[in-house]
Amino acid sequence: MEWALAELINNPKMMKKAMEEIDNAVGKTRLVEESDVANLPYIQAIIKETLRLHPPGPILIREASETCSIDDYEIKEKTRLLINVWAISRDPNHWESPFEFKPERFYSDDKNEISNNAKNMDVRGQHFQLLPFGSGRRGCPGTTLGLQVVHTSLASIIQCFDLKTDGIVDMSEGPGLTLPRAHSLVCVLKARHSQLPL
Ligand code: HEM
Repeated sequence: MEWALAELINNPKMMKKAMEEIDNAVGKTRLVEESDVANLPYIQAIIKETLRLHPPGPILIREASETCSIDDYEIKEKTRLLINVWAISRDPNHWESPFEFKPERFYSDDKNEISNNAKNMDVRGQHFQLLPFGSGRRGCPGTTLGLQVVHTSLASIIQCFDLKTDGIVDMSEGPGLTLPRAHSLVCVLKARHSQLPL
């Protein structure tokens, strides 16, 4: 959530687009609800792009159940394997401008557009270049709950507040297994609407 807000503060056009989407889909007289998320494709794209660049589980751990070979590597049974999700989701072989925050790679204004590119990619472990919830039998069992909470929370904050900071937000990563920010996001929140039933 913190990474998503920081990215949006540094990209005001995207923040504006997200606000407009919420204002159009939800209006200005009630709070966004879980059931609105299906009508907020740009918010969904922002979350996907945030999970791509800032996966809270950047390293997955597995043990080889049998000896196998991948490319030129022979992996012996019981070898402990560390899968670098962070690096995979920034791999230039799979992503255009991999270091840029671009929710548009997952979003199309044209609802009828059918393509096999990132717009149709999900985060549930079927597309191996994007694995924020892992994959397979040990993949995250809380994916649906996690996504519902982050979409609704992010949309609520954007709906209710203008976020301002002193200059550009520093996007450095800190040490830690869950990819924390080096510096907590500090910003000023200004209410956008006064009549919302809170
Ligand atoms: C945005 C929110 C979340 C993210 C990004 C996330 C990410 C992950 C990742 C990457 C893994 C390792 C998967 C693998 O090794 O393949 C994992 C495992 C797990 N997650 Fe989540 N998670 C989230 C929310 C949740 C929630 C809400 C719950 C529970 C209510 C949950 C419960 C678990 C459990 C129990 C495991 C261990 C599964 C196992 O080892 O079999 N997670 N999560």
